[in-house]
Amino acid sequence: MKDNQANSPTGLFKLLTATSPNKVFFSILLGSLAGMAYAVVVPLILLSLQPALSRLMQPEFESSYWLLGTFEITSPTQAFYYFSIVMFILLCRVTSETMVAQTSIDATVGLRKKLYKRVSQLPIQSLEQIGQSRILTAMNNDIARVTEGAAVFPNILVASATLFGMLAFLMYLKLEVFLFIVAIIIFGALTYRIPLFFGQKYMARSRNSFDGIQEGMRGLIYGAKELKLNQQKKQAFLEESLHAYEEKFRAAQKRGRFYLSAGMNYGTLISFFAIGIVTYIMANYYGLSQNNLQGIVMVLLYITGPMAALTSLVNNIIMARIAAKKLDKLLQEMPIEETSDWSEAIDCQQLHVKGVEYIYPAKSSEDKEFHLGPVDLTLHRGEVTYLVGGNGSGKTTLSKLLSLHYVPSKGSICFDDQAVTNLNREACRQSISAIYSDFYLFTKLYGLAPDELDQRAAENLKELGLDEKVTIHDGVFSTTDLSAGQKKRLALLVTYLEDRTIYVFDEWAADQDPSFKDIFYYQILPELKRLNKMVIVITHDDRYFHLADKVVKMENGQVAQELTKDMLTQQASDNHEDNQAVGKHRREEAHADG
Ligand SMILES: Nc1ncnc2c1ncn2[C@@H]1O[C@H](COP(=O)(O)OP(=O)(O)OP(=O)(O)O)[C@@H](O)[C@H]1O
Repeated sequence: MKDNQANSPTGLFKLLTATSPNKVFFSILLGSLAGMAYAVVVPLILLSLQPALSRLMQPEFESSYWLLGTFEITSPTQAFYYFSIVMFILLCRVTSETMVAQTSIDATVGLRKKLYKRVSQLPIQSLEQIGQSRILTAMNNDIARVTEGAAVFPNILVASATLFGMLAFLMYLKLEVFLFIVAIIIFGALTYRIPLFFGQKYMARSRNSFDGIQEGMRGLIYGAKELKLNQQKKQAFLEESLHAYEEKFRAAQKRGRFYLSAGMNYGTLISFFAIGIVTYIMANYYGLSQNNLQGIVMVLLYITGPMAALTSLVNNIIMARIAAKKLDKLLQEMPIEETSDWSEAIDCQQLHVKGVEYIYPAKSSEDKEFHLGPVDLTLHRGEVTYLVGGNGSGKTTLSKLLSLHYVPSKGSICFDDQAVTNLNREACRQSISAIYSDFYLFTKLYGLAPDELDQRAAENLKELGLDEKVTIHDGVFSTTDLSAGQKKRLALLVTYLEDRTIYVFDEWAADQDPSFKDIFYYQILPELKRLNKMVIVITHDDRYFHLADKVVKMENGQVAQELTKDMLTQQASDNHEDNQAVGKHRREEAHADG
């Protein structure tokens, strides 16, 4: 797939040869043998029908054979050859096709696995930019098309071998007719590309609308609740999004299919035009005998089979090339994150953010880029830091830089004195656990050592108030069909069990009931602090700000204020005194009024 390999027909074919060269070789060998054997079948039949062709064999020396004493076989040797060849063709074709099918399946799985790897190596920024729909369409649709297209190459070789065999026989029968047919084939091959060119253009257009359809389908499923409550919204969404793309798809598909069908049928029928010309014109011109003409026409009729196969197989190749182009474009947009592969976790006591900047580029001329930073911060183990600020102030963006999901465009993040670079980023990430608002809950505790996992998990489930809803067996959750708040608690359990040094919680408590909010701020966070973890909490819950060791306030992508524990305690006591003063004042007013 890399380097435009899959884009050309040879690239498609290379996909198979790279997967299983031996199987492809034998498949082609057997397929070609089957093709050649096909080419022998017709002369054999002609031999039995036409004494004029008896110079190939000498059937007059053969005596009849009586099968079961009832059925007379006039030319037993020929009959024996004929049935042996048919059996040989059957054997060769089944083996050849099975080998290609197996290689194609291997190639499909291999390609998908490659794409899984590429997606897992993709920087989060690029994943967000490309979007799920395009990646899912590539995985579900394009890869299958590519391998289906590649799998027809051996069939093309079989058809070609048959065609060449039959042409050779035709040359033997009548050189002039052979030359005429070759000229017709060349002419057909050239002119038939015209409708195919248009067909390919429209099919590519229809494929382009498929990304939009996929995105629309996601909206239809994930936005079902919103659409259910608003008729106009549903109508407008269906018409302007899904149906609009479907219409584009429909129009392009219909035109594309028309041109492809015209091309393929033209390709098939051109051999019938040739038969007509040979029968009605050339036969008279060259004074062909009836026997000769019958033989030639039979060969020509037989040639229509491989010709039709060749033209229809090209359809698969066209679809495969369109899909391969899409895949290739996608892969080119998928940078591989520059980081070492597998490494032991690098731990730290302090995390230093030094002049870090990050930019979300504008997506269109009307859009504005978002610029975060420069940010300078130092976070310590055994401290709970709250990231606060208005919506869109840059809290999540900063936390994604802290959790090393995003790579800063300027500045650096240091684990103690060690700057995080491409070489150690993966190792540093192994010390971090994060729950973002769009977290994904895996149904199994992947990658955790099984020792006492179920028991530890069960204890935590109880602390999180989930023991009556969920059980864990062999690291698998009995269910993840939970309320939003419960799902977040389960995600928290996973991070507990991962036991990392740095914890990032993005508005984790937002979906929790008041009593569990209290548990989170008064028990869970202090417990993590006691365990000497570095905890970063994005929150809007100002009731709990005084519990933090540090509050970092964001505004327009900048750190507007950094409040230390002393300042927060002072602030809390000021607030307390203010509240008391206000209370006293109100009581005095009430007393005076009374
Ligand atoms: N994936 C993205 N692509 C482009 N721009 C983005 C992306 N995510 C966020 N932004 C932009 O970055 C800005 C900061 O977003 P961010 O999510 O960091 O804010 P926040 O402070 O966490 O807000 P909230 O309190 O609403 O969660 C937003 O104004 C948004 O326009």
